[in-house]
Amino acid sequence: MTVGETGRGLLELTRPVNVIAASALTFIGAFVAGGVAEEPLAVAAAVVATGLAVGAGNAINDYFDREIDRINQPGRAIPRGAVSPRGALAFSGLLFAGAVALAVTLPATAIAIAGVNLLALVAYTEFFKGLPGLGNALVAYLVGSTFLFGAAAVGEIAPAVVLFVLAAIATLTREIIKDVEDIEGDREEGLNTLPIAVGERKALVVAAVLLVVSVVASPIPFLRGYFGVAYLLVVAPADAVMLLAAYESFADPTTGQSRLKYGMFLAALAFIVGRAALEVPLLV
Ligand SMILES: CC(C)=CCC/C(C)=C/CC/C(C)=C/CC/C(C)=C/COC[C@H](O)COP(=O)(O)O
Ligand SMILES: CC(C)=CCC/C(C)=C/CC/C(C)=C/CC/C(C)=C/COP(=O)(O)OP(=O)(O)O
Ligand SMILES: [Mg+2]
Repeated sequence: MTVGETGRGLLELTRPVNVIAASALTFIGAFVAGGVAEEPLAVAAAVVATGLAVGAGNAINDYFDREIDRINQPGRAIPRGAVSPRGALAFSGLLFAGAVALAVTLPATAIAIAGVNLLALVAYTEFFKGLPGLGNALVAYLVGSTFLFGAAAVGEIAPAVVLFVLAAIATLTREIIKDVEDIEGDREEGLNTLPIAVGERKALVVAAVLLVVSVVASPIPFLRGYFGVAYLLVVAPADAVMLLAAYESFADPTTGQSRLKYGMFLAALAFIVGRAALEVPLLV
């Protein structure tokens, strides 16, 4: 194994797209709270802490999942031999340490959120992932909490609460669909995920109902005055993409969960556009 292959493997362990996306969510939380200009260093610390935490969480997940992934995802860095299990664990520890070092420089509420999240990231795979719905709910909380964490870094947490709920429900939908996709490997590993506990179709119905709830609730940030009317112009297509993805998941969970992620990214863009629109009189 060359140094380059190991380096690429370590980067792959972090799932860089998720690192960037989750870091962006933390920034959006701070942006929606209106504190980016006043507290740039705190925002930067929160954003980088989030990225390091997500990278650490993904790396330790692949460490604990190395046997499942030999079935479900043999091309991943540890099963294909690009990174050793011990190397992945040490790398995760390093990233966790960096996240803690940055999080402790933030206000108390942000430190509390980071503390809960870091413990949850370490515990997820070994203790929660195999519990029907609970593991999904924990990942959903973690994704939604980025908005709270970014807002708490600059002070005002209230506007981020609605975003937390919307993102958590949409993520819960996608996690359930991903478990339907992974059902064979999870069954081999003896995990009792929701699709294994209640059946694939019932799990997909639960996922679809949850997504409809989040779509119906998606105008709330505009109705509460947190976002300008431009938000509706962007969240509407995002809602449509997510609803279509949930429908597609019944026939093809792999395509469905992947398209759902794109709809969620578009929804995150809607949050940015909606808050920015408040600064433009015509778009309020
Ligand atoms: C209805 C409405 C307006 C919903 C809001 C949706 C929203 C903004 C959701 C945020 C989702 C997002 C952009 C998450 C960041 C990426 C991330 C950290 C996802 C969690 O990863 C866990 C996942 O199981 C990893 O699997 P994979 O993505 O396949 O690598
Ligand atoms: C704000 C702070 C300090 C932290 C935020 C932490 C966040 C946003 C975490 C996002 C979710 C995440 C990275 C969870 C880690 C566990 C994980 C990768 C779950 C999904 O993995 P599996 O259920 O094993 O499915 P796959 O490995 O097949 O994707
Ligand atoms: Mg995994």
